[in-house]
Amino acid sequence: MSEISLELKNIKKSFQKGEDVLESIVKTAKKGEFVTLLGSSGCGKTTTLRIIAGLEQPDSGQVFLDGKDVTSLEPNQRNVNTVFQNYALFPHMNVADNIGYGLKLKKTSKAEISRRVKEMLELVQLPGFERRKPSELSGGQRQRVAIARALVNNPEVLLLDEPLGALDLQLRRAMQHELKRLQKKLGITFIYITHDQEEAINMSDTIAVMNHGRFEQIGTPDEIYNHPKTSYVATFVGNANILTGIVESIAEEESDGTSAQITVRTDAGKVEVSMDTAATSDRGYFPQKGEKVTIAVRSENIRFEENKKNAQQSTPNCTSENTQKSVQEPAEKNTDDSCDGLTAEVVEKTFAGGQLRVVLKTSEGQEIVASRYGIDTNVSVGEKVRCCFLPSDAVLVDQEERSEEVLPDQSGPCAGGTHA
Ligand SMILES: Nc1ncnc2c1ncn2[C@@H]1O[C@H](COP(=O)(O)OP(=O)(O)OP(=O)(O)O)[C@@H](O)[C@H]1O
Repeated sequence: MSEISLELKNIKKSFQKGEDVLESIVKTAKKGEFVTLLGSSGCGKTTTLRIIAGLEQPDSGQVFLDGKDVTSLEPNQRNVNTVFQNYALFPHMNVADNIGYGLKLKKTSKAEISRRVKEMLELVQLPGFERRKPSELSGGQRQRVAIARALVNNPEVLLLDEPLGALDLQLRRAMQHELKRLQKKLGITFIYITHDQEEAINMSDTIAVMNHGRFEQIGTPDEIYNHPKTSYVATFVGNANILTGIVESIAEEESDGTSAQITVRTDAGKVEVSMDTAATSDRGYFPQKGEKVTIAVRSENIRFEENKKNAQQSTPNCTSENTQKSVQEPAEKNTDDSCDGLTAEVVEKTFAGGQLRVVLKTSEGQEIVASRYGIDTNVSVGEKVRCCFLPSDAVLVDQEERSEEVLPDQSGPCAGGTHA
């Protein structure tokens, strides 16, 4: 039996001539892997799922399930099931009949259907709900029934198209845990669609970030969040600030040559970025002196001096308002000696979701967002401040037009890859 549960080989799809909805996507999923397709509306997530389910035919390429080419098979001949956002339960049937429907089609005996339905209701924590109609259930309960119905046939792969999208935030969080628990217990491969980056990070073994019909980056939640390869990934997952500048100098940082510190001059000042040389050479891209580069820095990693007086007291760490991280890591480089920082004006302060969001603008109009826990900070709207970040908190990302995925080693922890 194959260790790979699902394989998409060079899948292409267009609905209108000349407009590729999917551009030759390549992806494998290992047995029991939780893979999330994450991307903005219209990037091709549902089309990918429908092609796996057999509800849509690709223009070219192949779908393999458990090592078998199923591209030309009908949906009911593939060992996959789908859970949709809108539950899609039969309203006239009770819970037991809804769950047992697939088994009935397969002419399974009544006793066996009854046993499996009971087992599934235990699994989704709804024992005793057999006789209820869908209209007598809450949203979360309906979705659990839909999941039970999809799992009753023991599919090789379960496809989930924004299954929690219709639920309120609290229920959504609870169901995320529940789904993850189920997936671990059953060891079934999940291909999960969401727009929600937090959901993707919380639940997935592997996240495939989609953009315009292709996988822009595939990796673990940590790789996607902390090491985005493109500015699209950096902004879509974690709302990073994107800065551009010219490489002024490159200095080797570690004696074993694993990282290099580059100094980048932006319109608003000079900054330092620590570059993982192994990762950049993997991608066949190493910036040269004088080259234009793009940097991503998360808002929580932007620090700023609140005023001149504080600034003098705060050296060498280039901030008086240390984030938690800067307090824990005061010795890390990016002192005032190595970094001019960026000069910017505070244009907005808002409080939402337990965090203060400070929007700054450089004289060239570049927006920089800094976030903090707490409801206020000493900077005022209209004040000029200097922003800094640790070199290790900045990531060099490809310009979007340059982004090209390298197909990772298929035996690695995040097997799969993409080619644009
Ligand atoms: N049957 C169809 N006919 C024509 N165009 C289609 C069809 N199905 C999808 N598309 C187009 O293909 C593109 C990708 O659609 P898809 O539903 O896969 O996106 P998505 O990433 O799932 O979006 P969302 O998150 O909004 O559901 C969109 O531009 C959509 O309009």
